[in-house]
Amino acid sequence: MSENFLLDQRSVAFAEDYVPAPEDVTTARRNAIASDAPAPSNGVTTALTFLARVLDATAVVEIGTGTGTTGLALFEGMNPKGVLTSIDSEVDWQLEAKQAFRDRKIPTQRFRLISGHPLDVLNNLRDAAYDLVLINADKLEYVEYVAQAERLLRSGGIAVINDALWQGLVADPSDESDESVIIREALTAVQESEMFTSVLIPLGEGLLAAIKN
Ligand SMILES: C[S@@+](CC[C@H](N)C(=O)[O-])C[C@H]1O[C@@H](n2cnc3c(N)ncnc32)[C@H](O)[C@@H]1O
Repeated sequence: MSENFLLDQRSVAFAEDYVPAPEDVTTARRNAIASDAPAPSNGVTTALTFLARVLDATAVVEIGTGTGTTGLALFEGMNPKGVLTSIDSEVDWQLEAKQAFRDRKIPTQRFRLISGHPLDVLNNLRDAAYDLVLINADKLEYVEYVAQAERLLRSGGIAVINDALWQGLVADPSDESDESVIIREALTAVQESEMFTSVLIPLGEGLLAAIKN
């Protein structure tokens, strides 16, 4: 047990909803929930908007497009000329994301939706060319995604690992599921890397943000 003060559930819920996401992000979340697609929490989307705004991000990589909720949240904070490169193997979900970006009137030249296996696609992206990399696809590949993020980010860029506390299981030492074990390895890789300074934020299912030194 940590010596630090632990927040109660009411405070956690208050923090989640403290900044309401814009309507298009909220609608995308609700649509995702309605169609049983993964949906990041309100707190996660607002944190992503915040980080993209801090960076005035012009080049972002998203590993795991889903139906576009996190993409919309990133666009909300990015530079108006910024480009989102987003990868997913689920074509149908990516089409929903494309529609959501069109409904939001985001010009098509501002997003590159790539259908495929993230590890194949990431290899084709340029070193040190990106302001932010969001990791949000296959948990079993999180360690490899971290290595790719380290390569892709410019100095001062930020890697974000979503679901870093996945279902509360990562913090449970008795849970030895493959997902928990690998997420722990990814968190340790970030923590032990001299390339990163990080913070683990207990929003949604956990958001690790790591700035490349
Ligand atoms: C948690 S969801 C991403 C949610 C998304 N960021 C959003 O806001 O809707 C995880 C995504 O990773 C994708 N995914 C899972 N395993 C994958 C794999 N092995 N290769 C490519 N994509 C994968 C899924 O298709 C899914 O869209």
